[in-house]
Amino acid sequence: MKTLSINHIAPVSLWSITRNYIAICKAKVVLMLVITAWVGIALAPETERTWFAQIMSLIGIGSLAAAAAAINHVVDREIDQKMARTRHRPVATERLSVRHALVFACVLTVAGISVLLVWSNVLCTILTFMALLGYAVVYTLFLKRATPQNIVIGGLAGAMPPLLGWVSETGQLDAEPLLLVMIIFAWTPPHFWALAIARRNDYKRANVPMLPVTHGIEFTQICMIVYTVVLALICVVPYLISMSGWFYLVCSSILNIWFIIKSLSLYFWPSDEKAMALFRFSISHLLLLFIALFADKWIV
Ligand code: HEM
Ligand SMILES: CC(C)=CCC/C(C)=C/CC/C(C)=C/COP(=O)(O)OP(=O)(O)O
Repeated sequence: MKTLSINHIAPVSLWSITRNYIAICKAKVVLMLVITAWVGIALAPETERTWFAQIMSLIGIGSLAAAAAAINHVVDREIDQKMARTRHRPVATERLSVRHALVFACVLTVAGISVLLVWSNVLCTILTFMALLGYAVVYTLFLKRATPQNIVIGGLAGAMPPLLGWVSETGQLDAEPLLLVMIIFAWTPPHFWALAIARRNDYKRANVPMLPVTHGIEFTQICMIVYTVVLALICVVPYLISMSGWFYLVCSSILNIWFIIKSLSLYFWPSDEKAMALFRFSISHLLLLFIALFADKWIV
C-alpha cells in the first residue's frame, strides 16, 4: 500500500488517515439516519422534485449529521479516553488532531448547508442545522454531562431526519412527519439504555450520569419497558390516521411486541449479554420498521 512519511518518523498509510475521518463520522449511524430521512421523502406528498434533488438532499442531511458526529468526537475526547468502548477513537488517541477534526466538521457543515440550500429549501436547511446543534452542542456539551435524561431530550436531534426528508420535499411542517419523529424519539431510550446497562462501568469511570449509573439497572429496565410500550402505541397511530396501511400495522406490531418481550426478558432474567443483544436488536427493529413504512406505500 502507498505510504506517506510524516517527519520521516512514522509512515502512515493514506488509508489509515482516511479511516480516521470515516470513523469520526459515525458512518453506520449516519447511514441509518439517512435511511429514515429517505423514508420521510418517500412518504411525503408527491412533488415535481427530481430523483437527483432528493439524493442531494439526503447527502446534505448526511453531511450535517456526520459533521455533528465529528464535533461529538472532539467535545467528548476526554470522556472517550476513559471508556473501554471508545478509547481507541481517532481524536481520543490523538491519531487525529482536534484541529483537523474541527476543520473536517466545518467543511462538512458548509458543504451540507450549501447542498441543502441549492437542492432542498431554507426550512429544511435550518431544521437540519438545528439538529446538528441539538446533538453536537445541546446533547454532547451540556445534557450528557448534566442529567440522566440526557439521551431522552438529546434523542430529539437523532429523531429529526424523517421530518427533514419530508420538509425537503414539501418545504413545510406537517403532522405526519412529526409522528415519525415521535416514533424514533420513543425508540431511542430503550436503544441506548440497553447499551448503557451493559457498559455501565465505562460510564461510571468516565463520570457520565447515564441512567443505569445514577438510578440503577432495575429502574432503567423498567423505564425501557415503559418506552417500548409507548413506542408500540405511537406506532399504531400512522395506521389509525390512514397514513399507512395494514402491511405496516402487521409488521410494526410484530416488531414492537418482540421489542417489549425482549425488554421484559431483560428485566426478569438480566445479563449484560442480553442487554447487548437487545441493543443490537433495537437497530434491526428500527431499520425493519422504516422498511415496513416504505414498503407499505407500494404494497397497499
Ligand atoms: C441521543 C440519541 C442516541 C444515543 C445516545 C445513541 C447511542 C448510541 C451508542 C452509544 C451507540 C454505540 C456506538 C459505538 O459502538 O461506537 C449507538 C449505535 C448505533 N446507533 Fe444510536 N444513539 C442515539 C440515537 C440513534 C438514532 C436516532 C439512530 C438512527 C436513527 C441510531 C442508530 C444507531 C446505529 C445504526 C448504531 C450502530 C452503529 C455501529 O454498529 O457502529 N442511534 N448508538
Ligand atoms: C443533522 C443531524 C440529523 C444530526 C443527527 C445527530 C446524530 C449524529 C445523532 C446520533 C446520535 C448518537 C449516535 C448518539 C451517540 O451518543 P454518544 O455521543 O453519547 O455516544 P458515544 O459514547 O458512542 O460517543
